[in-house]
Amino acid sequence: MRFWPQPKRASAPATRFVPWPKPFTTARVGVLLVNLGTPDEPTAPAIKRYLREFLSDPRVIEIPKLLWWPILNGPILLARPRKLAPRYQSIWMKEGSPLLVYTQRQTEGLRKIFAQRGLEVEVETGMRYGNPSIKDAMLSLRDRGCEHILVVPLYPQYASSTTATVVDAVTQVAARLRDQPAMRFIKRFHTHASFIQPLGDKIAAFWAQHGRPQKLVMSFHGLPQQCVNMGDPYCRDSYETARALATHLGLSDDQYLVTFQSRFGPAKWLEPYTEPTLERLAKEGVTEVDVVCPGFLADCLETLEEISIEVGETFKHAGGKQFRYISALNDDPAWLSGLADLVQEHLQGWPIRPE
Ligand SMILES: C=CC1=C(C)c2cc3[nH]c(cc4nc(cc5[nH]c(cc1n2)c(C)c5CCC(=O)O)C(CCC(=O)O)=C4C)c(C)c3C=C
Ligand SMILES: [Fe+2]
Ligand SMILES: [Fe+2]
Repeated sequence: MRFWPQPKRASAPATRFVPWPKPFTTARVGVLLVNLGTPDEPTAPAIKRYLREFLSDPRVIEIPKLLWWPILNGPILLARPRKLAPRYQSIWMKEGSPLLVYTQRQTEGLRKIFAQRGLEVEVETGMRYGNPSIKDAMLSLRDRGCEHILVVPLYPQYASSTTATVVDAVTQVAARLRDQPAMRFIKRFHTHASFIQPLGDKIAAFWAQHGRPQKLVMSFHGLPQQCVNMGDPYCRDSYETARALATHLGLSDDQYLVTFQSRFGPAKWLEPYTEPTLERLAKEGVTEVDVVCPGFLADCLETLEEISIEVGETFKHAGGKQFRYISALNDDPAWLSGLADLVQEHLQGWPIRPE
């Protein structure tokens, strides 16, 4: 695999002095926004392709390959894509999968804000699994003259299975480049004001308009407990985000709960699990809850379907009356401006101002 262009033998010019790749005339700055990735279509074959790539990542499934391969290619890839297809169809937007649509709007939003601020920064979307790929996004930035790339994994809390695997993928692309860009990575921003303020303000505005529930549930994507035991800081990061949000909203400890959703497989994951917790709350007589998912910057299957539909139904079947899902920050203007501030903070010292 060679990413730098090779001269084609048949059409190569007589002289070999054509410099190629072209030298950069400017040392531009690029920002690569990376999210998890999602199927290209809400169909079983597309979901299968996506899951195969995602669940073959050793950062995500930490079981020896020889043991995992038959499980993945047997029960999981035979059954799960067909089961997931109607669930993806139920959330699919006109423009595509919500996760990709909102990530692209965030990319577009950042471009506009940087242009308004008079800064010369190129912005691209890359998905860790599926399309558009990290490799294409990096090569596109490089082709536009970016000698500096800031990588922004769109996860406020650090986890090896999300943030670190983005770093792995980016450096694997860089490992094939002759002329590498300078690279920086944002590790986490789980308590950064650029993130907490717009999310807190969004919840407060929702309550100002629709009233406060009895409880606010902050539901984070789960992680195998074993990852935390082995030193993954994700659980601590999640609780720190929750505390920062609660402080921003002036909530006392009995007004909110932290839970973990989207358990995958039979192992023990971070507890308390979201769905059983909401069932318990309803059975204990809590009739109104709002759920927010502060680990997700873009709505996706895990928020729009699992939380908003499935968990909402469970809560109501158990006797709950009012269940509201407060959507992710998506392309909220205050968040886009916060994201631009966060990015700018990490671009310090790089040539983002026109000469
Ligand atoms: C927000 C952070 C996320 C962490 C941490 C995370 C860990 C993690 N996830 C799986 C397995 C699956 N996740 C799936 C979907 C999914 N996961 C995240 C984010 C995190 N995952 C998002 C944004 C999405 C939605 C993608 C979309 O297309 O909308 C799925 C696919 C759906 C399903 O089959 O249920 C799986 C599988 C593991 C194993 C893991 C940590 C080890
Ligand atoms: Fe996940
Ligand atoms: Fe799920």
